[in-house]
Amino acid sequence: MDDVHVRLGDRDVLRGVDLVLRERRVGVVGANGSGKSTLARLLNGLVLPTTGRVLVDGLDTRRDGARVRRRVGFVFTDPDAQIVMPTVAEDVGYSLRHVPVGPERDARVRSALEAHGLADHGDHPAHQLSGGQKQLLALTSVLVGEPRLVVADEPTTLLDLRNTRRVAAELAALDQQVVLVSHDLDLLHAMDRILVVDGGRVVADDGPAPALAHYRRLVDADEPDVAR
Ligand SMILES: Nc1ncnc2c1ncn2[C@@H]1O[C@H](COP(=O)(O)OP(=O)(O)OP(=O)(O)O)[C@@H](O)[C@H]1O
Repeated sequence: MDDVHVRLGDRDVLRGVDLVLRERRVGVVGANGSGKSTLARLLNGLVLPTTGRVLVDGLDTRRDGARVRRRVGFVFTDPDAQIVMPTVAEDVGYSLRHVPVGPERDARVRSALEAHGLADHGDHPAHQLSGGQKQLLALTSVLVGEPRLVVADEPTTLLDLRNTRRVAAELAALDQQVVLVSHDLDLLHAMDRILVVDGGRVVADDGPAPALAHYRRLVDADEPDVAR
């Protein structure tokens, strides 16, 4: 990201972000409304910079949006926002729509469902899954497309502890680079690098321990009377 500013409506949502992200695991943390989702969405061109530019593997998100989106898988907080097909298997298959219908595509769908604990749910209506299963389906549908980079925006927020652990383990096991927006400090501790976003700026960029200490100090400074 080169000197990226994002203005949405009459708000300056990001105000001068300069980043080169090379680490395999990058976490993003910050207060509600600080600009984390916007930063994440820049990475697959869902949001375009008002000024500045964003390059993914050298591709400009403004000029090469379609190619960028093929490389960057995006997992939303709310899986209902990205489940598009009636059944679980059809939804995963939709991500492989460039592969001709036939045994190869069926096999890839089947093995993806097996790998993510959804093998018994292939024919189930996707919207009847539990919240955790839906999130696993959303993740499966992203991963089956074999993206180079996975961006996940608070993917465990709606999940119970067991499913949080499952999704966390799935993300941790990926070969791909992962950019994870989260409020879950346990998840963030496992990252290689953490960006702390505040008021549209990256105010700390460090390993988990110092970056999360910075984040805590920010919160404490905002609420001096709250017990620590
Ligand atoms: N389309 C839009 N038009 C105007 N303002 C917007 C728009 N989208 C986001 N914003 C504002 O930009 C700011 C940053 O939003 P963003 O979703 O990036 O925050 P966030 O850090 O991800 O918050 P949260 O933790 O609550 O998800 C917020 O104040 C939000 O209201």
